[in-house]
Amino acid sequence: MTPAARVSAAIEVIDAIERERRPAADALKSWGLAHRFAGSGDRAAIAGLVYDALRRRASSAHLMGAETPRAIVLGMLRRERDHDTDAIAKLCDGARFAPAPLTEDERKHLDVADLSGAPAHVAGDYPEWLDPYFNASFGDERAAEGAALASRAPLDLRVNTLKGERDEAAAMLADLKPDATRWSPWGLRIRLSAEAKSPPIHAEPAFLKGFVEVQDEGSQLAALFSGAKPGEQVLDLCAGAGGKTLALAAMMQSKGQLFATDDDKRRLAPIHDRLKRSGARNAQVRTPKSIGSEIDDLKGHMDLVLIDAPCTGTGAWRRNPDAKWRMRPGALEQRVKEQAEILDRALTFVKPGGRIAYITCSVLDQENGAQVRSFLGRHGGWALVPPVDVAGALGERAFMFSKAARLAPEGILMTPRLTDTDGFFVSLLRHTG
Ligand SMILES: C[S@@+](CC[C@H](N)C(=O)[O-])C[C@H]1O[C@@H](n2cnc3c(N)ncnc32)[C@H](O)[C@@H]1O
Repeated sequence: MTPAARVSAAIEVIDAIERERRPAADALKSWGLAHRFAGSGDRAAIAGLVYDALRRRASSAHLMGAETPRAIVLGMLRRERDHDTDAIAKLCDGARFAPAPLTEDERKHLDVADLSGAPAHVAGDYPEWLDPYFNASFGDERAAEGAALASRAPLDLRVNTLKGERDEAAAMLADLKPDATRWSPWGLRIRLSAEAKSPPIHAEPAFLKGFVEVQDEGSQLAALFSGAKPGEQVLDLCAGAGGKTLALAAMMQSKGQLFATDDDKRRLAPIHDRLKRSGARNAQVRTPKSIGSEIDDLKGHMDLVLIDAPCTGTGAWRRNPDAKWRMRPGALEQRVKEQAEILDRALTFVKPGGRIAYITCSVLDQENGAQVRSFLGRHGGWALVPPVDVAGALGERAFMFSKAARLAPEGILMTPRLTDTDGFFVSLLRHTG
C-alpha cells in the first residue's frame, strides 16, 4: 500500500471506531480481515496512524477546527508526525486510494497549527469531564502532563536477575539496541519509531529462556519500592498476569515465600507459565475458589502485602490511547470503592510490624493520596513510610529520582512527564501496632 492509501485506511478505521463505539484493536482487526491484500507492514503502519490519532484526538480536532475522522488524522499528521502542510497535501492528492485533496480551509488550519488558547483538556488530550481531577492532581501543569500521557511509549523490559545480569540480557538482545533504563536497576528500554512494528520480543531466546519480561519501568519501580526481601512472607493480592509477582520473586532471590492471588482466575492464568519461565522457586499461586477463601491461612502472617490495585489506568494511557476516551465517571467511583475494600482486606494478612505496598497505575488523587488518607482515617496503628526513604531503594539514583518524581507524604507519583515512565503511584504503610 502507498503511504497515502494507509492514511485513507486510518481515516476509515477511526470512522468505524467513532460510529460503532468499538475498541481500536477490534476495529483494526475487522479492517484487516476485510482487506486481506494488506501485508503485516501495512497493518502495523495503519495501526500506528490510528493510535497516534487517538492519542491526539482532541488537540488534532482543535487544530483543524473539525471533529471528523479525516480532521483528526490530518491534525495528527501535523502535530504528532511533524508533517508540514505540503507534505500532507502530497499524501492527500485525490489519486486512487488516497484521501481527497486538501480544502482551502484545511490548508489554513494546517498552516497555522495553533493550540494557544486551547483549554487544558484539549491541549492535554484528555476527556473534559476529567479536567477537575487533573487540576486537583497537577494544577497548571495538567495540560503538559496530559500531553506526556498522550505520547508514544517505549518498550521496556525487566531483566530477571534470577537468570542473569542486565549486561548479559542486553547482549542477547543486541540487535534491538536496548539501553539501560534511567532509574530501574533491572530495566532495558527499546525505543520504537512511529512507523516501526513492535519487535516480536516473545520469540527472542532471551525471552523464551526467562532472562527478560515485558514490564514498564514505572511498574518495575513500583515493585522495587515495596522493599520485598529474601526470606520474607509476601502476598501479592492483585497479582493478575503476574508482572509484579515476577519482580518480587527476583527481589526475594527465591528465598522466603511469595503467594500470588487475584479475584479473577482468568487474569491469573498466564502467571503459571511466566513463573515457570522465570525459574522462581518460592512462588505459590492461590487460584480463587468459588466457596471459602484460598488465602485464609495467611492471615496475620505476612511481612508484606502488595496491592497492585484495580484502577482507572490513567497512568497507562500511553499504551492504551483509546481507553481514555471510553472512560466514564462511574468507573472512577467504582474503582475507588474497590480499592478501599481491598485495602481493608489486605491489613488482615499483615503481621505485627509488617507493611502494605499500595500501588496504582493512576495519576488521579482520588485513587492515590486521598485513598491512603482515607485508609489511615479508618484504621489506627498504621504509619506512612516516608517516600524519601522508599525511594532510597534506588541507591545512588535516589536523589535524582526524588527530584524528578512527585514525593508527597502519602506516596510517590511517577508520570511520563516527570520520570519518563508510565504513571504509577506507590505508598508504603507500616503496621505500628
Ligand atoms: C492492575 S491489575 C494487576 C496487574 C498485575 N499485578 C501485574 O503487575 O501484572 C489489578 C488486578 O486486580 C484484580 N482485582 C480486582 N478486584 C480485586 C479484589 N477484590 N481482590 C483481588 N484482586 C482484585 C483484577 O482482577 C486485576 O487483575
